[in-house]
Amino acid sequence: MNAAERLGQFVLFELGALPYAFLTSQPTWRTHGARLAELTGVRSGQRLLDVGCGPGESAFGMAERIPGLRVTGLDFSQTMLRIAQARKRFDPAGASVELTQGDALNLSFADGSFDAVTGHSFLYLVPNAIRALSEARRVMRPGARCAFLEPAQIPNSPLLPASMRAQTLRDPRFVASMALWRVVSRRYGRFDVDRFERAFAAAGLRPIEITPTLEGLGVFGVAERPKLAALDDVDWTRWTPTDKATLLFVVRDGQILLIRKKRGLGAGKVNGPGGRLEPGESARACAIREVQEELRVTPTGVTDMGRLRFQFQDGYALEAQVFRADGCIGTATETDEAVPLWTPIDAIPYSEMWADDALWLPRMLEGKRIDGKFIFDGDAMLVHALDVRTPLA
Ligand SMILES: Nc1[nH]c(=O)nc2c1ncn2[C@H]1C[C@H](O)[C@@H](COP(=O)(O)OP(=O)(O)OP(=O)(O)O)O1
Repeated sequence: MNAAERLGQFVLFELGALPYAFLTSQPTWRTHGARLAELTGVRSGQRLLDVGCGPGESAFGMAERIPGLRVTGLDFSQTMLRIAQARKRFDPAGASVELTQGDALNLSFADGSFDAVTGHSFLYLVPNAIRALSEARRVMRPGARCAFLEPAQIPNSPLLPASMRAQTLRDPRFVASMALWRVVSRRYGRFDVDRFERAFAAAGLRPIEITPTLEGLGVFGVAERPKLAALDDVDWTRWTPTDKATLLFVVRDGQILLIRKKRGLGAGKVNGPGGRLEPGESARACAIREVQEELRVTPTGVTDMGRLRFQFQDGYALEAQVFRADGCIGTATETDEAVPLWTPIDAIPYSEMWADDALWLPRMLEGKRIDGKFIFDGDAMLVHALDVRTPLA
């Protein structure tokens, strides 16, 4: 961005924030915000990110239309956010809206952390709409939808259609907001079906519907983050797990110490003892602690055997570090979390375990180091890749 563009942005988003807030604080703007949320199919209890939320009217409209929706409004401009913060205190839907400053081209949220993304009059103002959409795609869980309302490209039209001009006395704020939209978008660019389709495709989103609104002055664009189908659909280089966990298998005298898990992820299944890391804890310390907590024994001769990366279709991501121990002190005992199952190595009940275990557990028991990537939809394993190595002596 050069100096003139920076000045333009400052005038538009900082100096212009107050008049913009005045013009957009009106029922039509709010209703369109609510409509955007509806178009994503998001439900109560789910998380929606509203990018470029400005003074917040659309975000408040969404929270009002879908009670229980958890809305995060993000904007680059401090002035816009200050206005939104002040309005949040008085707006009945304000309590469900969290406001945060940030760059929509470089979101600080984790992959797959939202059930929907929206933007009201947003894409046409950002310097790189494809980048903004790619970031939106990244923070959406697979299968989630995004919806945007942008000024429409309409050739050879007057500033406002006659029917809209006729509303000036009844609803001057709405008509003024539309006039401003048209003037600013003439400079910054507008959207039509073609531009939406190209931008969605370039960002890896699948167009769902692109429909006109506001008497042709506006256009809604709705797209979906495709569900994961191949390992390459996940960017493993940037992949960050929601949780880190461990699994530990004590192997002694031809037997392996398994558990029937009583609660947590995979409850009811047979697995190795394990669980999530506590803050600041190493994987090894966690692995030992989990065996102590779940079975009341302390593993000995613990060796790191590799890692497993699980990406779930709903956005959850788990990294599990796998350990093997050559013995344990104490007698394995049932607890609230697990039932101990000393099992002969040649009778491991794979049909009662996570589907991936049959792939890597035999290799680990052969003494190989494992590195696996898996995509799951609930309990179903969709795709996998397993790298197996003989450890250095
Ligand atoms: N596909 C999979 N294959 C597998 O073998 N183990 C898996 C697995 N997906 C998850 N796990 C295991 C790894 C880890 O030990 C455990 C994590 O589950 P949870 O988050 O429910 O943790 P827990 O409830 O057991 O422990 P806490 O963190 O103490 O509450 O589930």
